[in-house]
Amino acid sequence: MGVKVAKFGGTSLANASQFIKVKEIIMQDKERCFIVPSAPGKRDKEDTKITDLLYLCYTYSDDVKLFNEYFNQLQGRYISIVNELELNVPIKEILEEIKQKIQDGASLDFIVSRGEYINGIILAEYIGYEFIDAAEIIYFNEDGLLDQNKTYTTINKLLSENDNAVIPGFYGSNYNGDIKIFSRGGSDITGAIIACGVEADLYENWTDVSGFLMADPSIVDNPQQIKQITFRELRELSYMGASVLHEETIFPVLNAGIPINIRNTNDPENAGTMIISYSDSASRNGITGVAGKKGFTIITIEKNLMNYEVGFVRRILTVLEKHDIYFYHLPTGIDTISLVLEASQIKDIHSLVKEIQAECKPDSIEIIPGIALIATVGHGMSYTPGIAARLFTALAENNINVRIIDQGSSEINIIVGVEEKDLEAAVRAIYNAYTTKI
Ligand SMILES: Nc1ncnc2c1ncn2[C@@H]1O[C@H](COP(=O)(O)OP(=O)(O)O)[C@@H](O)[C@H]1O
Ligand SMILES: N[C@@H](CC(=O)OP(=O)(O)O)C(=O)O
Repeated sequence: MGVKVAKFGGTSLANASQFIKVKEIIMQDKERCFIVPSAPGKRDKEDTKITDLLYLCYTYSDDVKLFNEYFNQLQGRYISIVNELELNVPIKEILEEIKQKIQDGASLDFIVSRGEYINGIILAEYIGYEFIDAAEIIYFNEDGLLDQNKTYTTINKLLSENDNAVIPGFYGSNYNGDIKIFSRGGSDITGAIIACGVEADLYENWTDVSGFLMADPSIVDNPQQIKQITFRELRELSYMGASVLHEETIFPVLNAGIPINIRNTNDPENAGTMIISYSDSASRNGITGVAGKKGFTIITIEKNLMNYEVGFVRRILTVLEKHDIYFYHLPTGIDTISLVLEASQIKDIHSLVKEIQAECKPDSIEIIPGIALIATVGHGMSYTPGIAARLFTALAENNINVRIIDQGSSEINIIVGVEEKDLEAAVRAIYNAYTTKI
Protein backbone atom coordinates (compact mmCIF):
# COMPACT_ATOMS: atom_id res chain seq x y z
CA MET A 1 0.00 0.00 0.00
CA GLY A 2 1.26 3.50 -0.84
CA VAL A 3 1.40 6.37 1.62
CA LYS A 4 -0.23 9.74 0.98
CA VAL A 5 0.04 12.88 3.06
CA ALA A 6 -3.05 15.08 2.77
CA LYS A 7 -3.00 18.72 3.86
CA PHE A 8 -6.37 20.45 4.25
CA GLY A 9 -6.34 24.25 4.14
CA GLY A 10 -8.37 26.63 6.28
CA THR A 11 -11.32 26.91 3.89
CA SER A 12 -11.53 23.09 3.78
CA LEU A 13 -12.05 23.04 7.57
CA ALA A 14 -13.91 26.31 8.08
CA ASN A 15 -17.01 24.76 9.72
CA ALA A 16 -18.70 21.44 10.59
CA SER A 17 -20.07 20.82 7.10
CA GLN A 18 -16.56 21.19 5.67
CA PHE A 19 -15.26 18.69 8.28
CA ILE A 20 -17.86 16.21 6.97
CA LYS A 21 -16.51 16.58 3.41
CA VAL A 22 -12.94 16.18 4.65
CA LYS A 23 -13.77 12.97 6.51
CA GLU A 24 -15.43 11.51 3.40
CA ILE A 25 -12.35 12.31 1.33
CA ILE A 26 -9.99 10.72 3.87
CA MET A 27 -12.11 7.60 4.28
CA GLN A 28 -12.33 7.07 0.50
CA ASP A 29 -8.65 6.22 0.24
CA LYS A 30 -6.83 4.07 2.80
CA GLU A 31 -3.52 5.48 1.60
CA ARG A 32 -4.39 8.89 3.08
CA CYS A 33 -2.56 8.04 6.30
CA PHE A 34 -1.09 11.33 7.47
CA ILE A 35 -3.32 14.36 7.63
CA VAL A 36 -2.17 17.96 8.14
CA PRO A 37 -4.96 20.44 8.98
CA SER A 38 -4.83 24.24 9.00
CA ALA A 39 -6.87 26.35 11.40
CA PRO A 40 -10.48 27.08 10.36
CA GLY A 41 -10.41 29.68 7.58
CA LYS A 42 -13.02 32.01 6.16
CA ARG A 43 -16.57 30.64 5.77
CA ASP A 44 -17.37 33.45 3.35
CA LYS A 45 -15.64 36.54 1.98
CA GLU A 46 -16.46 38.75 4.98
CA ASP A 47 -15.44 36.18 7.61
CA THR A 48 -12.19 36.26 9.65
CA LYS A 49 -9.70 33.37 9.71
CA ILE A 50 -9.11 31.86 13.17
CA THR A 51 -5.39 32.62 12.74
CA ASP A 52 -6.22 36.31 12.25
CA LEU A 53 -8.44 36.27 15.36
CA LEU A 54 -5.51 34.83 17.31
CA TYR A 55 -3.24 37.61 16.06
CA LEU A 56 -5.87 40.09 17.27
CA CYS A 57 -6.03 38.34 20.66
CA TYR A 58 -2.26 38.77 20.97
CA THR A 59 -2.38 42.44 19.93
CA TYR A 60 -5.20 43.26 22.35
CA SER A 61 -4.24 40.96 25.22
CA ASP A 62 -4.14 44.03 27.53
CA ASP A 63 -7.51 45.37 26.39
CA VAL A 64 -10.08 43.22 28.20
CA LYS A 65 -13.05 44.27 26.07
CA LEU A 66 -11.44 43.73 22.66
CA PHE A 67 -9.58 40.62 23.80
CA ASN A 68 -12.82 39.01 24.98
CA GLU A 69 -14.60 40.00 21.80
CA TYR A 70 -12.04 38.26 19.56
CA PHE A 71 -11.52 35.29 21.86
CA ASN A 72 -15.28 34.71 22.11
CA GLN A 73 -15.55 34.72 18.32
CA LEU A 74 -12.99 31.97 17.91
CA GLN A 75 -14.32 30.07 20.90
CA GLY A 76 -17.80 30.10 19.36
CA ARG A 77 -16.49 28.69 16.10
CA TYR A 78 -14.70 25.72 17.70
CA ILE A 79 -17.58 24.97 20.04
CA SER A 80 -20.08 24.87 17.18
CA ILE A 81 -17.82 22.52 15.15
CA VAL A 82 -17.48 20.14 18.12
CA ASN A 83 -21.21 20.31 18.97
CA GLU A 84 -22.45 19.89 15.41
CA LEU A 85 -20.19 16.88 14.87
CA GLU A 86 -21.22 15.54 18.32
CA LEU A 87 -17.63 14.94 19.36
CA ASN A 88 -16.26 13.97 22.70
CA VAL A 89 -13.58 16.72 22.84
CA PRO A 90 -13.20 18.76 26.07
CA ILE A 91 -13.19 21.90 23.94
CA LYS A 92 -14.18 24.34 26.70
CA GLU A 93 -11.31 23.17 28.91
CA ILE A 94 -8.82 23.32 26.04
CA LEU A 95 -9.91 26.87 25.17
CA GLU A 96 -9.90 27.97 28.81
CA GLU A 97 -6.34 26.73 29.25
CA ILE A 98 -5.20 28.61 26.13
CA LYS A 99 -7.01 31.78 27.23
CA GLN A 100 -5.20 31.61 30.54
CA LYS A 101 -1.83 31.21 28.81
CA ILE A 102 -2.49 34.22 26.59
CA GLN A 103 -3.40 36.31 29.61
CA ASP A 104 -0.23 35.11 31.35
CA GLY A 105 1.84 36.56 28.48
CA ALA A 106 2.35 33.61 26.11
CA SER A 107 4.44 34.34 23.00
CA LEU A 108 2.93 35.39 19.69
CA ASP A 109 4.05 32.14 18.04
CA PHE A 110 2.45 30.03 20.75
CA ILE A 111 -0.83 31.95 20.52
CA VAL A 112 -1.29 31.90 16.75
CA SER A 113 -0.24 28.24 16.49
CA ARG A 114 -3.20 27.25 18.69
CA GLY A 115 -5.58 27.55 15.72
CA GLU A 116 -3.99 24.52 14.07
CA TYR A 117 -3.37 22.75 17.39
CA ILE A 118 -7.06 22.77 18.42
CA ASN A 119 -8.23 21.93 14.91
CA GLY A 120 -5.84 18.96 14.85
CA ILE A 121 -7.28 17.60 18.10
CA ILE A 122 -10.84 17.95 16.78
CA LEU A 123 -10.09 16.38 13.40
CA ALA A 124 -8.15 13.47 14.93
CA GLU A 125 -11.10 12.65 17.19
CA TYR A 126 -13.57 12.99 14.31
CA ILE A 127 -11.77 10.64 11.91
CA GLY A 128 -10.41 8.30 14.58
CA TYR A 129 -6.72 8.93 13.84
CA GLU A 130 -3.90 9.44 16.34
CA PHE A 131 -3.13 13.11 17.22
CA ILE A 132 0.58 13.95 17.10
CA ASP A 133 1.61 17.45 18.13
CA ALA A 134 3.82 19.09 15.48
CA ALA A 135 5.96 20.49 18.33
CA GLU A 136 7.16 16.91 18.96
CA ILE A 137 8.30 16.22 15.42
CA ILE A 138 9.22 19.50 13.70
CA TYR A 139 12.30 21.31 15.02
CA PHE A 140 14.03 24.58 14.23
CA ASN A 141 17.71 25.27 14.89
CA GLU A 142 19.26 28.34 16.52
CA ASP A 143 19.23 30.20 13.19
CA GLY A 144 15.46 29.74 12.96
CA LEU A 145 15.81 27.24 10.10
CA LEU A 146 14.36 23.76 9.96
CA ASP A 147 16.62 21.30 11.77
CA GLN A 148 16.35 18.77 8.97
CA ASN A 149 18.28 15.94 10.60
CA LYS A 150 16.39 15.98 13.87
CA THR A 151 13.03 16.60 12.20
CA TYR A 152 13.25 13.88 9.56
CA THR A 153 14.69 11.30 11.96
CA THR A 154 11.92 11.98 14.48
CA ILE A 155 9.15 11.96 11.88
CA ASN A 156 10.41 8.76 10.38
CA LYS A 157 10.61 7.00 13.72
CA LEU A 158 7.35 8.28 15.22
CA LEU A 159 5.21 7.94 12.16
CA SER A 160 6.52 4.49 11.32
CA GLU A 161 5.12 3.43 14.72
CA ASN A 162 1.68 4.79 13.74
CA ASP A 163 -0.48 3.62 10.83
CA ASN A 164 -2.11 6.99 10.67
CA ALA A 165 -1.99 10.38 12.37
CA VAL A 166 -3.22 13.96 12.32
CA ILE A 167 -0.38 16.47 12.65
CA PRO A 168 -1.39 20.15 12.95
CA GLY A 169 0.19 22.47 10.38
CA PHE A 170 1.98 25.82 10.67
CA TYR A 171 4.35 25.26 13.63
CA GLY A 172 7.07 23.24 15.28
CA SER A 173 9.37 23.83 18.21
CA ASN A 174 12.48 25.89 18.69
CA TYR A 175 15.88 24.58 19.82
CA ASN A 176 14.81 25.59 23.37
CA GLY A 177 11.45 23.86 23.20
CA ASP A 178 9.29 26.95 22.59
CA ILE A 179 6.67 26.96 19.86
CA LYS A 180 7.78 28.54 16.59
CA ILE A 181 5.54 29.16 13.58
CA PHE A 182 6.31 29.19 9.88
CA SER A 183 5.37 32.27 7.87
CA ARG A 184 1.69 32.77 6.93
CA GLY A 185 0.28 29.94 4.84
CA GLY A 186 2.89 27.65 6.41
CA SER A 187 0.70 24.56 6.89
CA ASP A 188 1.66 23.78 3.30
CA ILE A 189 5.27 23.55 4.50
CA THR A 190 4.31 21.22 7.35
CA GLY A 191 2.59 18.94 4.82
CA ALA A 192 5.70 18.97 2.65
CA ILE A 193 7.98 18.14 5.59
CA ILE A 194 5.76 15.26 6.71
CA ALA A 195 5.62 13.96 3.11
CA CYS A 196 9.43 13.95 2.95
CA GLY A 197 9.78 12.50 6.46
CA VAL A 198 7.54 9.49 5.73
CA GLU A 199 8.82 9.22 2.14
CA ALA A 200 5.27 9.55 0.86
CA ASP A 201 4.23 8.50 -2.64
CA LEU A 202 2.09 11.62 -3.01
CA TYR A 203 1.52 14.91 -1.23
CA GLU A 204 -2.11 16.03 -1.62
CA ASN A 205 -2.90 19.66 -0.94
CA TRP A 206 -6.67 20.13 -0.54
CA THR A 207 -7.99 23.67 -0.94
CA ASP A 208 -11.01 25.58 -2.28
CA VAL A 209 -10.10 25.69 -5.97
CA SER A 210 -9.91 22.86 -8.49
CA GLY A 211 -6.18 22.84 -8.63
CA PHE A 212 -3.89 25.45 -9.98
CA LEU A 213 -5.66 27.75 -12.39
CA MET A 214 -4.08 29.64 -15.29
CA ALA A 215 -4.75 32.89 -13.41
CA ASP A 216 -5.99 34.08 -10.03
CA PRO A 217 -9.77 33.46 -10.00
CA SER A 218 -10.32 36.73 -8.14
CA ILE A 219 -8.96 38.56 -11.24
CA VAL A 220 -10.05 36.37 -14.17
CA ASP A 221 -13.54 34.85 -14.32
CA ASN A 222 -13.45 31.09 -14.46
CA PRO A 223 -9.82 30.62 -15.50
CA GLN A 224 -8.87 27.33 -17.13
CA GLN A 225 -7.51 24.64 -14.85
CA ILE A 226 -3.91 23.51 -15.27
CA LYS A 227 -3.86 19.71 -15.36
CA GLN A 228 -0.10 19.36 -15.03
CA ILE A 229 2.59 21.86 -14.11
CA THR A 230 6.29 21.46 -13.46
CA PHE A 231 7.89 22.47 -10.15
CA ARG A 232 9.86 25.15 -12.01
CA GLU A 233 6.76 26.76 -13.53
CA LEU A 234 4.92 26.60 -10.24
CA ARG A 235 7.82 28.21 -8.44
CA GLU A 236 7.82 31.12 -10.92
CA LEU A 237 4.05 31.60 -10.52
CA SER A 238 4.05 31.25 -6.71
CA TYR A 239 6.94 33.71 -6.45
CA MET A 240 4.79 36.20 -8.29
CA GLY A 241 1.71 35.87 -6.12
CA ALA A 242 -0.21 32.78 -7.26
CA SER A 243 -0.80 31.92 -3.65
CA VAL A 244 -2.23 28.39 -3.72
CA LEU A 245 0.93 26.82 -2.34
CA HIS A 246 3.43 28.44 0.03
CA GLU A 247 6.60 28.89 -2.03
CA GLU A 248 8.78 27.07 0.51
CA THR A 249 6.66 23.94 0.01
CA ILE A 250 8.08 23.11 -3.33
CA PHE A 251 11.79 22.42 -2.79
CA PRO A 252 11.75 19.70 -0.13
CA VAL A 253 9.24 17.61 -2.06
CA LEU A 254 10.97 18.32 -5.37
CA ASN A 255 14.26 17.05 -3.95
CA ALA A 256 12.57 13.95 -2.60
CA GLY A 257 10.90 13.29 -5.98
CA ILE A 258 7.39 13.32 -4.45
CA PRO A 259 4.65 14.67 -6.74
CA ILE A 260 2.13 17.18 -5.35
CA ASN A 261 -1.55 17.03 -6.25
CA ILE A 262 -3.68 20.13 -5.61
CA ARG A 263 -7.32 19.13 -5.08
CA ASN A 264 -10.62 20.81 -4.30
CA THR A 265 -12.40 19.74 -1.10
CA ASN A 266 -15.65 21.06 -2.59
CA ASP A 267 -15.20 19.09 -5.84
CA PRO A 268 -13.35 15.90 -4.88
CA GLU A 269 -14.10 14.14 -8.18
CA ASN A 270 -11.98 16.69 -10.04
CA ALA A 271 -8.44 15.31 -10.48
CA GLY A 272 -6.98 18.76 -9.74
CA THR A 273 -3.47 19.77 -10.73
CA MET A 274 -0.51 17.43 -10.70
CA ILE A 275 2.80 19.10 -9.94
CA ILE A 276 5.64 17.11 -11.40
CA SER A 277 9.39 17.53 -11.58
CA TYR A 278 9.78 17.46 -15.35
CA SER A 279 7.62 17.67 -18.45
CA ASP A 280 8.71 17.22 -22.05
CA SER A 281 5.40 18.32 -23.55
CA ALA A 282 4.95 22.01 -24.16
CA SER A 283 1.58 23.26 -22.98
CA ARG A 284 -1.17 23.70 -25.56
CA ASN A 285 -1.38 27.45 -25.39
CA GLY A 286 2.33 28.10 -25.21
CA ILE A 287 1.91 29.38 -21.65
CA THR A 288 1.02 27.54 -18.49
CA GLY A 289 -0.16 30.45 -16.38
CA VAL A 290 0.05 34.12 -15.48
CA ALA A 291 0.39 35.68 -12.03
CA GLY A 292 1.02 39.17 -10.70
CA LYS A 293 1.89 41.00 -7.52
CA LYS A 294 1.82 44.63 -6.39
CA GLY A 295 4.24 46.45 -4.09
CA PHE A 296 7.47 46.96 -6.03
CA THR A 297 9.82 49.90 -6.51
CA ILE A 298 12.25 50.11 -9.42
CA ILE A 299 15.52 52.01 -9.09
CA THR A 300 17.11 52.54 -12.51
CA ILE A 301 20.78 53.51 -12.52
CA GLU A 302 22.31 54.93 -15.69
CA LYS A 303 25.98 55.50 -16.43
CA ASN A 304 27.76 55.74 -19.75
CA LEU A 305 30.23 52.88 -20.36
CA MET A 306 29.01 51.15 -17.20
CA ASN A 307 29.54 47.82 -18.97
CA TYR A 308 33.34 48.29 -18.87
CA GLU A 309 33.48 49.22 -15.19
CA VAL A 310 34.70 46.19 -13.27
CA GLY A 311 32.86 45.71 -9.95
CA PHE A 312 30.00 48.10 -10.75
CA VAL A 313 27.20 45.63 -9.93
CA ARG A 314 29.06 44.41 -6.86
CA ARG A 315 29.15 47.94 -5.46
CA ILE A 316 25.38 48.32 -5.94
CA LEU A 317 24.71 44.96 -4.33
CA THR A 318 26.96 45.83 -1.38
CA VAL A 319 24.74 48.85 -0.69
CA LEU A 320 21.63 46.63 -0.88
CA GLU A 321 23.26 44.14 1.47
CA LYS A 322 24.03 46.91 3.95
CA HIS A 323 20.35 47.87 3.93
CA ASP A 324 19.33 44.22 4.28
CA ILE A 325 17.39 44.29 1.01
CA TYR A 326 17.18 41.45 -1.53
CA PHE A 327 16.33 42.09 -5.16
CA TYR A 328 13.51 40.45 -7.10
CA HIS A 329 14.96 41.08 -10.54
CA LEU A 330 17.98 42.83 -11.97
CA PRO A 331 17.45 43.61 -15.65
CA THR A 332 20.44 45.25 -17.32
CA GLY A 333 21.16 47.20 -20.51
CA ILE A 334 24.56 48.37 -21.79
CA ASP A 335 24.50 51.57 -19.77
CA THR A 336 21.63 50.89 -17.34
CA ILE A 337 20.77 48.55 -14.56
CA SER A 338 17.38 48.37 -12.83
CA LEU A 339 16.90 47.11 -9.31
CA VAL A 340 13.43 45.65 -8.85
CA LEU A 341 12.85 45.73 -5.10
CA GLU A 342 9.98 44.90 -2.80
CA ALA A 343 8.80 48.31 -1.54
CA SER A 344 8.12 47.00 1.98
CA GLN A 345 11.83 46.14 2.35
CA ILE A 346 13.01 49.68 1.71
CA LYS A 347 13.13 51.51 5.03
CA ASP A 348 14.88 54.70 3.87
CA ILE A 349 14.89 55.25 0.11
CA HIS A 350 16.82 58.55 0.36
CA SER A 351 19.81 57.13 2.17
CA LEU A 352 19.72 54.07 -0.12
CA VAL A 353 19.91 56.25 -3.23
CA LYS A 354 22.54 58.53 -1.67
CA GLU A 355 24.77 55.56 -0.93
CA ILE A 356 24.38 54.17 -4.45
CA GLN A 357 25.32 57.62 -5.76
CA ALA A 358 28.40 57.75 -3.56
CA GLU A 359 29.52 54.20 -4.43
CA CYS A 360 28.80 54.20 -8.18
CA LYS A 361 28.85 57.85 -9.29
CA PRO A 362 26.10 57.25 -11.87
CA ASP A 363 24.92 59.79 -14.49
CA SER A 364 21.35 59.49 -13.22
CA ILE A 365 19.13 57.50 -10.90
CA GLU A 366 15.38 57.19 -11.42
CA ILE A 367 13.00 55.87 -8.74
CA ILE A 368 9.69 54.41 -9.93
CA PRO A 369 7.39 53.44 -7.03
CA GLY A 370 3.99 51.71 -7.23
CA ILE A 371 4.95 48.95 -9.65
CA ALA A 372 3.22 45.59 -10.10
CA LEU A 373 5.10 42.68 -11.64
CA ILE A 374 3.42 40.10 -13.83
CA ALA A 375 4.99 36.77 -14.73
CA THR A 376 3.82 34.89 -17.80
CA VAL A 377 5.15 31.38 -17.43
CA GLY A 378 5.36 28.20 -19.47
CA HIS A 379 7.88 25.67 -20.77
CA GLY A 380 6.07 25.92 -24.10
CA MET A 381 7.15 29.54 -24.46
CA SER A 382 10.59 28.78 -25.78
CA TYR A 383 9.20 26.51 -28.52
CA THR A 384 6.47 28.84 -29.75
CA PRO A 385 7.35 31.63 -32.18
CA GLY A 386 5.60 34.95 -31.60
CA ILE A 387 4.76 34.23 -27.96
CA ALA A 388 6.22 37.52 -26.68
CA ALA A 389 4.61 39.46 -29.52
CA ARG A 390 1.20 38.20 -28.44
CA LEU A 391 1.83 39.36 -24.87
CA PHE A 392 2.96 42.88 -25.78
CA THR A 393 0.22 43.29 -28.40
CA ALA A 394 -2.39 42.40 -25.78
CA LEU A 395 -0.98 44.96 -23.34
CA ALA A 396 -0.78 47.68 -26.01
CA GLU A 397 -4.35 47.00 -27.17
CA ASN A 398 -5.50 47.53 -23.60
CA ASN A 399 -3.53 50.78 -23.25
CA ILE A 400 -1.27 49.35 -20.58
CA ASN A 401 2.09 51.02 -20.29
CA VAL A 402 4.96 48.57 -19.70
CA ARG A 403 7.60 50.06 -17.38
CA ILE A 404 10.05 47.18 -17.39
CA ILE A 405 10.63 43.87 -19.19
CA ASP A 406 12.73 40.94 -18.02
CA GLN A 407 13.05 37.51 -19.55
CA GLY A 408 14.82 34.99 -17.36
CA SER A 409 17.57 33.00 -19.05
CA SER A 410 15.56 29.82 -18.48
CA GLU A 411 13.12 31.14 -21.11
CA ILE A 412 10.10 29.85 -19.23
CA ASN A 413 9.19 33.26 -17.94
CA ILE A 414 8.57 36.78 -19.22
CA ILE A 415 8.22 39.41 -16.50
CA VAL A 416 6.67 42.80 -17.15
CA GLY A 417 6.35 45.67 -14.70
CA VAL A 418 3.24 47.87 -14.96
CA GLU A 419 1.69 50.53 -12.76
CA GLU A 420 -0.15 48.98 -9.83
CA LYS A 421 -3.52 50.30 -11.02
CA ASP A 422 -3.09 48.30 -14.25
CA LEU A 423 -2.33 44.92 -12.63
CA GLU A 424 -5.77 43.33 -12.94
CA ALA A 425 -6.39 44.62 -16.48
CA ALA A 426 -2.94 43.41 -17.57
CA VAL A 427 -3.43 39.90 -16.13
CA ARG A 428 -6.83 39.66 -17.88
CA ALA A 429 -5.36 40.92 -21.17
CA ILE A 430 -2.50 38.40 -21.09
CA TYR A 431 -4.78 35.53 -20.06
CA ASN A 432 -7.22 36.32 -22.86
CA ALA A 433 -4.44 36.65 -25.42
CA TYR A 434 -3.32 33.06 -24.85
CA THR A 435 -6.64 31.38 -24.26
CA THR A 436 -8.90 33.00 -26.86
CA LYS A 437 -8.80 31.15 -30.17
CA ILE A 438 -7.56 33.27 -33.06
N1 LIG B 1 -3.41 30.66 -10.18
C1 LIG B 1 -4.22 30.37 -9.16
N2 LIG B 1 -4.90 29.20 -9.17
C2 LIG B 1 -5.72 28.88 -8.14
N3 LIG B 1 -5.93 29.66 -7.06
C3 LIG B 1 -5.28 30.84 -6.99
C4 LIG B 1 -4.39 31.25 -8.04
N4 LIG B 1 -3.87 32.45 -7.69
C5 LIG B 1 -4.40 32.78 -6.50
N5 LIG B 1 -5.26 31.81 -6.06
C6 LIG B 1 -6.00 31.85 -4.78
O1 LIG B 1 -5.44 30.88 -3.88
C7 LIG B 1 -6.49 30.44 -3.01
C8 LIG B 1 -6.08 29.11 -2.35
O2 LIG B 1 -4.98 29.30 -1.47
P1 LIG B 1 -5.21 29.48 0.11
O3 LIG B 1 -6.16 30.60 0.36
O4 LIG B 1 -3.87 29.52 0.77
O5 LIG B 1 -5.96 28.12 0.42
P2 LIG B 1 -6.01 27.24 1.75
O6 LIG B 1 -6.70 28.04 2.82
O7 LIG B 1 -6.79 26.04 1.31
O8 LIG B 1 -4.59 26.89 2.11
C9 LIG B 1 -7.68 30.35 -3.93
O9 LIG B 1 -8.89 30.47 -3.22
C10 LIG B 1 -7.46 31.48 -4.94
O10 LIG B 1 -8.23 32.62 -4.59
N1 LIG C 1 -3.50 29.22 9.46
C1 LIG C 1 -2.22 29.71 9.01
C2 LIG C 1 -1.45 28.64 8.24
C3 LIG C 1 -2.03 28.18 6.93
O1 LIG C 1 -1.33 27.54 6.15
O2 LIG C 1 -3.32 28.44 6.66
P1 LIG C 1 -4.07 28.11 5.23
O3 LIG C 1 -3.76 26.67 4.87
O4 LIG C 1 -5.54 28.35 5.50
O5 LIG C 1 -3.53 29.05 4.17
C4 LIG C 1 -2.40 30.99 8.22
O6 LIG C 1 -3.51 31.48 8.10
O7 LIG C 1 -1.43 31.55 7.76
